[in-house]
Amino acid sequence: MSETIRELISEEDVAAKVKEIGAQITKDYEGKAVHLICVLKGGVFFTCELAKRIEVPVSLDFMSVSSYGDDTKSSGVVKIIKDLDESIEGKDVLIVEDIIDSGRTLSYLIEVLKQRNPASIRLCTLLDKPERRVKDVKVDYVCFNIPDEFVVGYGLDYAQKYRNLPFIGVVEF
Ligand SMILES: O=P(O)(O)OC[C@H]1O[C@H](OP(=O)(O)OP(=O)(O)O)[C@H](O)[C@@H]1O
Ligand SMILES: Nc1nc2[nH]cnc2c(=O)[nH]1
Repeated sequence: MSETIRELISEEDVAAKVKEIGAQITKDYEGKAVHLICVLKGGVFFTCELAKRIEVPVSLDFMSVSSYGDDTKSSGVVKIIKDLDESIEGKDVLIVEDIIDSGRTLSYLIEVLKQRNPASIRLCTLLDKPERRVKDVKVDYVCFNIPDEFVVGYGLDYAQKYRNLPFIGVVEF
């Protein structure tokens, strides 16, 4: 059975919103440096585009946390696949994610990172599906709230496919 992709958010709308959120982050972090933590793999496209729109000093690190594997449903078990390279002690950390769905991944990740004594920790996501939340997560920056549908593109995959789509689409089976 093969799936089709229906466009949900256009490339132009994503670009405009990323620029707007970048400007907001620039304002909020005025006089500071921001340490972006990109959550791999899905967050990589958004992190790159967002970083270019932030006008305070930016440093970058990467973490890989997985709970979905190749499925459209979370396994409920969050695993660290790759940890950060650098210490975050005393840094103003901004976690950059592609999507928050059940909230399990981010609530786990925030707890892990808080133990490492950053100066501050905030969360920025490209997409949020608030109606799917199982674990409460405080989200500081959201580009788009979306309905309860499985989406791909701009970093998000279905069975490792479609990450390279320049827009956000819904998978129709
Ligand atoms: O709020 P949740 O229900 O926990 O879902 C959100 C998580 O699911 C996706 O990761 P995935 O495990 O698919 O890894 P990937 O980014 O490498 O594709 C996404 O990147 C988030 O990390
Ligand atoms: N690709 C993708 N990954 C997810 N992880 C949690 N929700 C989603 C979704 O809608 N799409």
